[in-house]
Amino acid sequence: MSNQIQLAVHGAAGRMGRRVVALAAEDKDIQITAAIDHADNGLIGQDAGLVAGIAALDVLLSPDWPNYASVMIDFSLPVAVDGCVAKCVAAKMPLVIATTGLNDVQKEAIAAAAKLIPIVWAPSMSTAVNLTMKVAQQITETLKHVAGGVDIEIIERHHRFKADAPSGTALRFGELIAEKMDGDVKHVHGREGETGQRTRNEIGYHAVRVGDNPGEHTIVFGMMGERIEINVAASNRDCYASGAIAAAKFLQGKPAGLYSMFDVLGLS
Ligand SMILES: NC(=O)C1=CN([C@@H]2O[C@H](COP(=O)(O)OP(=O)(O)OC[C@H]3O[C@@H](n4cnc5c(N)ncnc54)[C@H](OP(=O)(O)O)[C@@H]3O)[C@@H](O)[C@H]2O)C=CC1
Ligand SMILES: O=C(O)C1=N[C@H](C(=O)O)C[C@H](O)C1
Repeated sequence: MSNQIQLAVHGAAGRMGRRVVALAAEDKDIQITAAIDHADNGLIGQDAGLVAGIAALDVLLSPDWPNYASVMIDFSLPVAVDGCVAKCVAAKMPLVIATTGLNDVQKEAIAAAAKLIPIVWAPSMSTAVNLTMKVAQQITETLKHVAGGVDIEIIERHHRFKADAPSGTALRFGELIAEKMDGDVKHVHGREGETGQRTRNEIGYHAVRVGDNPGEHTIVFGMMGERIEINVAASNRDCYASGAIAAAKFLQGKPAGLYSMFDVLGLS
């Protein structure tokens, strides 16, 4: 029997699902065994490899769930995530969740599921983004007591098709930065009208939607007299797809638990 990881992809017809299929097909340690999307998707029944722009894989896009896979990678929609989590728990299948825009109830369900199966859950699978999150925390810790104070704002840019705002990554940047600030932090989403002066303990979020941008985040640390901006930008979607595949490999043999990309990348 093959030692290859048997990979199932949820949301396989989507922008990210296709890149996961294309990159996983090149990986000698992986065999793609299921490509799942919802029954109404117009590509159901087509070969997942051809849909991904590579050679046929003999794996058809299907709404049906496999009885077994070594791991599931999910890049779908919030509405589809609950079912995916439930199916993976029932099948005791390790799961990588990359979908963003989840609500608090869904996040709690993921935490509960992680008591039963190993799950990597992260709003960005990119190495560069996760490293930048650590850098942003370090800068915050260093600047929070600077004379005159520091104002922190997060600007994210994504393609016009993105369904959620601000990005899951921007929200995670904000959570991680807030952990390093003193006192209660107010999260402010955009500004309009008679806002009054900016208060010191807030983090601002700004979501830009333009063209085909595959994802870019700028964290601005504004002080009196000078400013730091850190920018992390994807050139294409493969940074996320390859990160998800690394997470899928990381989960092999892991006990139940909720893991992050910091764990996968050794940044914890
Ligand atoms: N963590 C990370 O690193 C990254 C996360 N993302 C996130 O991943 C998600 C997907 O992004 P993207 O690929 O661009 O989006 P797409 O809309 O291109 O892909 C989503 C896919 O899921 C399908 N889908 C819809 N409903 C269901 C369902 N009920 N069951 C199964 N599949 C379903 C969609 O089908 P249909 O088109 O017919 O609706 C589509 O094929 C988003 O939440 C995005 O924010 C994206 C990039 C990186
Ligand atoms: O929808 C996208 O494209 C992306 N979504 C993720 C997010 O919301 O943070 C990650 C990445 O920035 C691309």
